[in-house]
Formats: sequence, C-alpha cells, structure tokens
Amino acid sequence: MADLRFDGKVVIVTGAGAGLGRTYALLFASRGAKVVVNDLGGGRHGDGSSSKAADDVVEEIRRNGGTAVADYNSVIDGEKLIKTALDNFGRVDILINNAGILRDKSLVKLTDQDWDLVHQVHLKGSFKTTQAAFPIMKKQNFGRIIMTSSNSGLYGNFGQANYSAAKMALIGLAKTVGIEGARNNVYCNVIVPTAASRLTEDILPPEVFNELKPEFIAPVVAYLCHDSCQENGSVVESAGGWAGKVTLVRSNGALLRSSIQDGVTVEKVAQNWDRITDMDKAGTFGAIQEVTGALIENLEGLKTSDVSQAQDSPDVFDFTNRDTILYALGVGASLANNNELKYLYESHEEFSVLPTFFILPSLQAVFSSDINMGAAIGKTIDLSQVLHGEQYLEVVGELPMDGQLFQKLELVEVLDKGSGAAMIINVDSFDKNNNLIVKNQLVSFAVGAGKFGGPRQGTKTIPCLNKPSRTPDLSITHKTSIDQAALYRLSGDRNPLHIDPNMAVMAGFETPILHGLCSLGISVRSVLSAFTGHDTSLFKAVKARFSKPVVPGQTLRVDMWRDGNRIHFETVVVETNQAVITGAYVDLKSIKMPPQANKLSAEGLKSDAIFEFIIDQVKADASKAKSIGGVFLYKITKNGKEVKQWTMDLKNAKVYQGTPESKPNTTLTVSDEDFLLLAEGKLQPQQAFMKGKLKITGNIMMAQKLAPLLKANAKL
Ligand SMILES: CCCCCCC[C@@H](O)CC(=O)SCCNC(=O)CCNC(=O)[C@H](O)C(C)(C)COP(=O)(O)OP(=O)(O)OC[C@H]1O[C@@H](n2cnc3c(N)ncnc32)[C@H](O)[C@@H]1OP(=O)(O)O
Repeated sequence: MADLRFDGKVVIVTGAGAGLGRTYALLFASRGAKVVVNDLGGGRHGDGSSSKAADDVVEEIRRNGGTAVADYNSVIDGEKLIKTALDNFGRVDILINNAGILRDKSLVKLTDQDWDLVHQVHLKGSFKTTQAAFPIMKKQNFGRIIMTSSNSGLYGNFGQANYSAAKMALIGLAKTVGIEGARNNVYCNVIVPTAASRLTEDILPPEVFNELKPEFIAPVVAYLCHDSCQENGSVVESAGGWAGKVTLVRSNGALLRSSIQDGVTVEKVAQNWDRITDMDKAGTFGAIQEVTGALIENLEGLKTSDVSQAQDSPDVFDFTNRDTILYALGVGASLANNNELKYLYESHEEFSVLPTFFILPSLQAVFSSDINMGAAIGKTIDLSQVLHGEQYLEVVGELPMDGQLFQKLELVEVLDKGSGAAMIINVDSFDKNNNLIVKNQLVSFAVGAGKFGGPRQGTKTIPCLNKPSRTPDLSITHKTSIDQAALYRLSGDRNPLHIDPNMAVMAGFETPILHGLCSLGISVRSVLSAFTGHDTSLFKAVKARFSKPVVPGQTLRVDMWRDGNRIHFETVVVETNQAVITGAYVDLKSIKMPPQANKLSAEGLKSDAIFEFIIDQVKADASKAKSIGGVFLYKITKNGKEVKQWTMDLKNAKVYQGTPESKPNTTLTVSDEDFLLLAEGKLQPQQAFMKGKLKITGNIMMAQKLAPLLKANAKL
C-alpha cells in the first residue's frame, strides 16, 4: 500500500506541546502536513502558561525538515487558533482537539471552579475551535475533526465527575458535527486513547505506562483524518497498539402495554425488568432516525395489536440453520443416508427443514407462558407429573428456513381423564408480516391429576384416528442412540426427565425417557422418506398420541398404512413390541416414492420413482433378494411403447437401468400404470399376467417370488 500522505494539508493540533498532541504533530508533519502546534504551556491542572512547550515541538518538526508554527492561545479562544493557521498557511484542513486538563476530586469536594475549568478546556474549547474551523472546511469541501474522549467518560471513574462528564459530552458534540458536516465531506470522529501522558503518568502503574506509547495511537488518529477515510461520527478506542470501534448498545427491550389504550404501571415495569435489561439480543443503532423508527414501529404494533410487532414478547421464536440442523440430528437424520444430507448441510442445493421442527416454537411458547394447569383444576402439579400426551402440527403458510416466528397461545380446554388431567393448548405461529405459518395443538398429560370433576371428552381436541386393520403397507425401523435425548434436548426441551436419573425416578420411571417429540420426529421423518422421497414440501399435517414412554437406545419401528394422501402410522418399540405412538397420521399434499435411490434419472416417468423405491427394498433386504436369486429384466411401456428397461440382479442385490449383462431368467413387460399397482402390491404379478397386463417371458415362478420383495420392510 502506498504511504498515506498529508501533503498540502494544514493541521491544527491543540495541546501539542507534549504527550499525544506532540506525537500527532510530529506524525502529520513527517507526512507532509503543515502543522499549527498549539499549546498554552500550562500545567496539567490548567495553571500557568509558557511558550516553551509549543516552541520545542515546532523546533523539532523544523529540524526534521517539516513545516510548523507555534500557537499559544487558549482553546477557549478557538477562532484565534484558526487565525494562526490561516495567517501562516492560508487554510485549515484537519483539527485535532486534544488539549485537556485534570481537576480530579471526589464529587462532594468538587468546586464550581473545578467543574467549570475542566468543561471550559475540554468541551467549550473543542466547541470553539470546531465552530471556527467548520465554515472554512465546509466551503473547501474537505475537513477532518477529531474530538478526544476517554474511558472515564464512557464508563465513569472515581474522582473524575467533571472530567468524565465533559468527555462524554464530546461524543455527543462529535456526532452532531459529523451529521452537520457530512454533506460537505467534513467528518468528525472521536478518539478514546489510553496513553502514557502528563495526565496519566502517576495514575497508571509503570509497567503499563511504558507500553502505552502515544506513537501507538497517533497512526489511528492520522488515518481517521486522511481523505481516504470515510468514517464519520464514530468513537474509536485505541491503546498499546490496538484499536476498536465503540458503540452504544440497546437491549431488545420490552413493550409495557399490549394495546394503545393501555397505560404503563410500575408493576408492569417490575414484571418486565428482566426483559428490559436482557442484553442477549442487544443491538446498535446507526442514527437517531433508526431509534425513532423503532419507536414508531412499536407504537404501530400497539395500534394494530400486530403480533409481529411484539418483538419483545417471550414467544418470539428465533432460529437459524444451526437450530434446524441440530434438530435434524436430534431426530436421527444421518449422513449414513445420502438423502438426508439435505437436512444437515446448509449449503446443500435442496437444504430442507424437517417440518416437525415447527413444533418447537409452540413448545417454547408453552414453556414461557404463565399457563398453569394446577390453577385451572385446583390442584398442585409439579413438572415430574407432566408428560407430553398428544401433538398436532399443521402447515398453513410457507415454512421459513430461518428467522423469527411469533406465537399466539390459547389454553382451549382441560379434560378430566380419570388417571390424569389433559390440558389442550393451541399455538399459532405467524411470520413478521402476520401471516399464519403453522398451527400446533399440544396435549399435556398430568399423571395422577384427574378426578377433579371436569369434562372427560373435549370439543376442541383434534382427534387421533384408528389405524387400518390390515397389516402395514410398509415399516421402517430406526435404532435410537443411548444419547438420543441428550442430543434432542439441545433443541429446546431441557426437561430433566429426559436426562437426569433422579428426576426420572421421581416421575416414576426407571431411567430417563425420550422426548415424545423426538420419537415423533423420527416417525415423521420415516413417513417422509417412504412416501415423499424426503420432499418436505409435501408435508401438510401430523397428529399423534404418545401412549407409552420410549427409552433412549430402543429401536423404533414405524408401521405405515397408505390411505390416499393420508399415511396412518403407529410406532412400536421393537424390543418390547409395545406401541408407543398411536392413533397417528401424516397428511401429505401428494405421494412421491423415493427418487434418486441409486442415482437413476427419473425423467418424469412415474414408475421410476416406484422402481427406485423397490431398489431401496431390495437393497434393504439384500439377504432376501439373494435367497430369491436370479436376474430379471423389466420393460416398462407407455401407450404400448417400450420406454424403459431395468435390470434386477437379485443374486448380487444390484439394480440398474438398462439390459442385463447375463441372460435374464424372467422378463416382465408392464405398462407404466400397472407397474405402479404392482409395486404397491395392489396388483399381483400372477393376476396381472392373467389379465394380460403383464407379459412374462421366462420363469413365471421367479416373477411370483418377487412380489414379497415389493412389500419388504425397508430399513432407514
Ligand atoms: C403442553 C405440552 C407440553 C408438555 C410438556 C412436555 C415436556 C416433555 O419434556 C415431556 C415429554 O416429552 S414426556 C415423553 C413423551 N410422553 C410419554 O412418554 C407419555 C406416554 N404415555 C403414557 O405413558 C400414557 O399414555 C399416560 C401416562 C399419559 C396415560 O396413561 P394412563 O394413565 O394409563 O391412561 P389410560 O388408562 O390409558 O387412559 C385414560 C384416559 O386418558 C386418555 N389418554 C391416555 N393416554 C393419553 C395421552 N398420551 N394423551 C392424552 N390422553 C391420553 C385415554 O384416552 C383415556 O381417556 P378416555 O377414556 O376418555 O379415552
């Protein structure tokens, strides 16, 4: 990078007789600027004056081949300093307000004089010099002004009430000067230095003092004054060879009234104090207009009672792809299955969020609400009694990939189930434009809290549905990990019941149990895998009852029955053969059998998907396939025309597009539509043959043996 020079520029540095000011003056001069070295030559308490300090620095600059003049005026006479620059160099481009004094005393001991003198030099001095230089800078369309603040101003410091007040005031001054000058390329910034100087020599310990050379700070100030630097209205802290920008931060805050008609009470403030002061989601504002904008938004929100404006509400659900990926891992999505990379990798071209993730906002809303089942039924209920009873989720709007959802929650009914009490809660989630995105209904079951005299049957509870009486059309098994609950709980439900052995015993279980929503997530993922080829956009709704607990490490088998676009399912623990999720169903927009099972192209042919589904089955049941053995050739015809050939090499559990290498035992020729029926087990090969729908050449017995494979259990 080329040297950043200040040739032709005229710089005024106030308080330049020593310390930081002197270092600034030397640096600017060494880089081609003409420098006005201002120093009253007073003591650090503002007493006395002498021309020596400024003269010495001017002399040093000249010795080094630079150009400088001395100025001995007080900064309070700001216009005189500017006159010195104009008289000697004909212009002024850069003004460094650096002069300062200390009059440290604890608050009670401060005299008016201590207060006034410190304010005069720091604040009024900076104002006067700046005011005098400003029109000149604006006219020439260039100016850089620096104010000098202090950490004492930003954070306060014992014994420096006068000084810290003046130092903070300089930040306000700089910001306004920056705003007023911006149009004319006149920028004003603040430096917050910690340097070894006259002001700090007996305040800082020697080892720190020695590392705080002004030479480490001067380049930061010089850069802020260069015409290439576009920073304006900023506060930059620098010390010991480090620099950083300082901004004010504001918490997200809390609305203290829920509509424009409401008042604010002291109690409301007290109740909301934690949220008012919660800095977790704190942010910065770039300009006063942004602060006003936020205020107007809040007021608008109150007027319309728009949920999206209730940014402060506890039921705002914030999420990023980190949350959706963590959730997918929690419900067992795995790289072991190629098709699930899209749930786990945010840069995947089909990156998807599992729809059951959208139950989480409702659970968070329930957890942070003040709904109290005990109060509703006149009993005391503790957390150890509460189990997740049922869940309903329905997608209404377009599911976002990240962002915020705003929840509206309603306790709809509390039922007396005899052995327990069931509390039914509806939670609707909206996006920031107030569009309804998902509807959830949660049923919370408090064991042992029944017999309170309430109704047994609900009128608003979304019912479960009985499974069909035939054997399942398809089953998928998933072995949960011993750490399943430990992982799943990171998605928001940290109920100790799922991890703490003592809590589990208190709740009447031998060991911690799995979250109901984790088993549900696994089950719905299986349904999506089998009936949509992991196309989450086809998901509409799910309803399920948690009938028995699951222990992490157990194997879940999801039995599925297709009924049009509705998939009934029941989840069974294989080890105990106990149904743990019952009465459950997933509604889909349409059915799409798994594509891309072995990277075969679909080319829009319906039977491709089916075929790939069969491939999955064959692969999953490789041992069965091998026991059947043989090589089959499938020919699919559309409108009497052969459109595709597939080979199933069962001996090697291999399926591929095209003709077989060895001679096939059996060739099946079938239409696209009938292939679908065959694959679904709705048409048996034998029947198809009899009806002339399936032309079989070769070994018909072999063809029949294929039928069970078409309905074989796949393993996820
Ligand atoms: C607000 C939502 C969030 C709440 C916080 C959730 C926090 C989470 O961290 C908690 C969890 O995830 S817990 C883990 C998941 N849940 C479970 O494991 C519960 C498993 N279910 C059971 O053990 C029993 O069904 C059991 C114990 C629930 C009931 O069994 P029984 O007492 O034996 O009842 P039963 O005799 O079979 O039936 C009596 C009446 O109750 C109805 N019922 C049964 N199970 C229900 C259930 N799961 N949900 C709702 N109602 C249920 C029956 O239908 C019957 O009523 P009716 O005669 O009117 O039909």
